[in-house]
Amino acid sequence: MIKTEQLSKSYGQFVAAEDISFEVQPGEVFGLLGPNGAGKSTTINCISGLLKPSLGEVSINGYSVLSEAVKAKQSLGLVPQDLAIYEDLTGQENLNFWGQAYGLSGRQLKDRMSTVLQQVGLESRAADLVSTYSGGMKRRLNFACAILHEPRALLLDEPTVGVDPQSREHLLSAVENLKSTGTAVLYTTHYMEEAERLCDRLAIIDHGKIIASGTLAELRSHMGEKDLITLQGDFSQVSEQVLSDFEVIEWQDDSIRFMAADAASLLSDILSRFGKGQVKQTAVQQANLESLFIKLTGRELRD
Ligand SMILES: Nc1ncnc2c1ncn2[C@@H]1O[C@H](COP(=O)(O)OP(=O)(O)OP(=O)(O)O)[C@@H](O)[C@H]1O
Repeated sequence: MIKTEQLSKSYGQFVAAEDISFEVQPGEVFGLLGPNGAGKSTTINCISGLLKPSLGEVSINGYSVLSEAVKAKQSLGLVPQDLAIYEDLTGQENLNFWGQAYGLSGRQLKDRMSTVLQQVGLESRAADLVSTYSGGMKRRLNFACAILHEPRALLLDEPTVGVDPQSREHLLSAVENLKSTGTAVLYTTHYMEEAERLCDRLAIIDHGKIIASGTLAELRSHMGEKDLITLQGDFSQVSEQVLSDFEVIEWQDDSIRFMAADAASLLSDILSRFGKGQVKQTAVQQANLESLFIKLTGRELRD
C-alpha cells in the first residue's frame, strides 16, 4: 500500500535520506524509529509528495506519487509533525473544513466527524475553539482531521511528541483501531516503547540510512540474547584488556558499554576487575530496541 524504492533526498551536498526502501501492507503498522535529525520527516514528506525525492520511487496503492499524484493522494492521510489545524476555529469547524477539502459533505461528513471525534476522545470539546485546547488535544484533532476521509494509507510523523499520557493513549489506541480495520500505517517515532507496542515491522534509521529492519523479534535477535551493560565512573587509567572477553561497544574515560549474556550473574565478577571506586554506577538493559540502537550506533536513541 505504501512503497518506497531506493528513495534519497539531498539538500545541496547534505544527504538527509539515502537509499530508503520498504513496503507497508494493508493492516500493518510499519515503524521508522530513529533519533532527532535521523531523516524520518524527510522520508515521510517525500512519501506524501510535500518534498520531491532526489532519487528513487514512491507509490501509494500502486500509484506513483511523482507521476500519478492525484490518484496516489486519494488513498493517503497525513498527520504532520507541525499541526495543520486552525486555532481560531472550533474542533468541529476544523473537521468540517478538512472534510470538505477531502470532498466529503452532508450526512457522510457529519457521520465521519462524529466517528473520528469519538475515536480521539474529543466529543465533549468539539464545539470549543482550538485555541482553548491543550497541546495533546490539538494533536488528537490533527490526527482526526487526517483520517476523516478513511485513507487506506496513513503517515504519522511523531504524533505523540510532547503530549500528556491521556492524549498519548487516545492516539495509540486510535492507531491500533485503524490497523484492525486494514489501514496501512507508517509511524515515525523516537520513542522505543511506542515502536514496541504498535509496530509489526520496523526500520531503524540513523543519519538518513536504514541500519536495521525486521519484526521486533528479528531485531531483538540481532542482540543475540545478550544484555547491554553500561558502567559509569573513571576509566581513564583502565586498560581495555580488562573486558577483553566481552563485546565492547563504547569505551570512554567516564563510561563503558559492552554486551554480555546473563549480565546479572556476571556483575560481581565484572566489578571485581576494576579498582576500588572506579565504577560509580552500573546499568543493565535487556535486549530491546534501545539497546539494539546503542549496539548499532554507539549512541542513545534520544540523543
Ligand atoms: N530544508 C532543509 N535544508 C537543509 N537540511 C535539512 C532541511 N530539512 C531537514 N534538513 C536536515 O536533514 C536531516 C534530517 O531531518 P529530518 O527532519 O528528516 O529528521 P527527523 O528524523 O524527522 O528528526 P526530527 O524528529 O528532529 O524532525 C537533519 O539533519 C535536518 O537538519
